[in-house]
Amino acid sequence: MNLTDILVASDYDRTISDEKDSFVINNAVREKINKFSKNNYFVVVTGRERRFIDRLAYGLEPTGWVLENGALIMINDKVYYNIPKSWPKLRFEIGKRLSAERLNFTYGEVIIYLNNVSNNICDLFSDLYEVSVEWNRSDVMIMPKGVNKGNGIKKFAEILGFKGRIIAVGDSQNDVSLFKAADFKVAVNNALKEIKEMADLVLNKDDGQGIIELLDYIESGEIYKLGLS
Ligand SMILES: O=C(O)COP(=O)(O)O
Repeated sequence: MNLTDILVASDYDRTISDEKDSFVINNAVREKINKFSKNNYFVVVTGRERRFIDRLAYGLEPTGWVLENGALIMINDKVYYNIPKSWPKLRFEIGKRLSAERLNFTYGEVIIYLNNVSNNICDLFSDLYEVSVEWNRSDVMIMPKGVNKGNGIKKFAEILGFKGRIIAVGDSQNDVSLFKAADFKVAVNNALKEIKEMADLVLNKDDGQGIIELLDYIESGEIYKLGLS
């Protein structure tokens, strides 16, 4: 078995990190990922912005990051933007519309993020065809159309020149595109029902303990018995 033929693409919130720890990575999970990443490809693929890395994932050293739900790719501190040219103007227009509705939102470098959204805000942008709205439980990310975690990990693999198999692991709606781009789909035990139904493998454990379980399966070769071909 050659582990460099495998790339693990992992979601962050409720996959690597646990809500009970306010999403700060646990030491054992950090150590496991760092050790794995020394000889293998491990990519964190998250809706989060760059500014959260030091706060929540301090000391985590994966092969690289796909941030802002696919819009920003980071390998060895080099950053690649995965966005169309039209986006800055469009983003300004979206911000104006959200402010007019008195909705609270934050700007990332690329995305617009809203926490705890209770209504369907898609109607606000129905005339803007180049916009996509992605959910993560009750949070919303407004993105350029076609930019998502799946597209982000494909670009990452292209930059790396990686041609092997992608194992995706996640828990919620914005991981669907990541699953679609993967050769093998893994759900942590705390994943939403629809994500577990899509998965090739549902882990026995939750959050970061699930990641440790998955990396153990890969390192021992058991992942092949569990369905990876
Ligand atoms: O919603 C976020 O802030 C990020 O979440 P994710 O790591 O689950 O994509």
